[in-house]
Amino acid sequence: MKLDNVSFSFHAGQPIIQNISADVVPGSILSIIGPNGAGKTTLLKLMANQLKPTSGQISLNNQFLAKMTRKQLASKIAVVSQQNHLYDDMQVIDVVKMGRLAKHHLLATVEDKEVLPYLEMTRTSSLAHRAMSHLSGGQRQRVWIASAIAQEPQYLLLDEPTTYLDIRYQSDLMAVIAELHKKENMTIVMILHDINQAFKMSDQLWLIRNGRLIAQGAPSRYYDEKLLSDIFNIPIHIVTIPNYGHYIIELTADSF
Ligand SMILES: Nc1ncnc2c1ncn2[C@@H]1O[C@H](COP(=O)(O)OP(=O)(O)OP(=O)(O)O)[C@@H](O)[C@H]1O
Repeated sequence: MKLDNVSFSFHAGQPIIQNISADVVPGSILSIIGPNGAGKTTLLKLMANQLKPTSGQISLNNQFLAKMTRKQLASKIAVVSQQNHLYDDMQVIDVVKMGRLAKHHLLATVEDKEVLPYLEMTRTSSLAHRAMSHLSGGQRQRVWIASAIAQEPQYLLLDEPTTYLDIRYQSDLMAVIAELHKKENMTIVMILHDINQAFKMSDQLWLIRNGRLIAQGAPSRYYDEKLLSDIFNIPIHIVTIPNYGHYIIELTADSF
């Protein structure tokens, strides 16, 4: 995926994304990090064609996203957004089946067995016949991820996928992502608030502040206290832990 001088504003004269040019390396795990309000979700929505650039272009395999049909997009890009409650009345298995609509015309023609692997992968098999409204935040999150994986996309875009997940499921989810990346060669783009998770999981980082791409590249380049302190506007300290490596500590007022 290629972003070419992409800018976006909700209101004229108030740019949210400013002149971003970058390539997402196919088959990589890319994490987008930056402070609240930096424009990360907006950027992810532009990459999913849910928002259109005010100027500039985004293309995938040399085809402009803006020119692709919904079905073409669904076969290439799946998105897990911050949670919505639109499908609360549906059963879990049907929500996962919705992910197969890129390959079928009707939900009714998607067989249960077709989605069982995705339920298993996300440990949601036991929830298959529960209503979405009866699930916890973390369970719902895993169902949405199952539905996105069921699309078998080339690009999986995840907006803060670990929100709502306890430590065990966070680590499970990271394992699922690593597996999809390795076995299916899926390109993963995610917004992560846990900087250490982002540094550990990713091949590539995009560091965003005020709608601008401040830095991009391999995480090993960005164990840089000054750069990270400037981006997050908070003192950051990097320590080295035996058998783990670098660990980034955000020093809040309480830490002193
Ligand atoms: N629908 C909207 N209309 C107008 N402004 C918006 C809209 N959605 C977001 N914004 C503004 O755009 C800016 C970027 O928001 P965005 O959600 O992309 O940031 P973010 O980096 O994902 O933040 P967070 O880490 O808090 O989720 C913010 O100032 C936000 O208030």
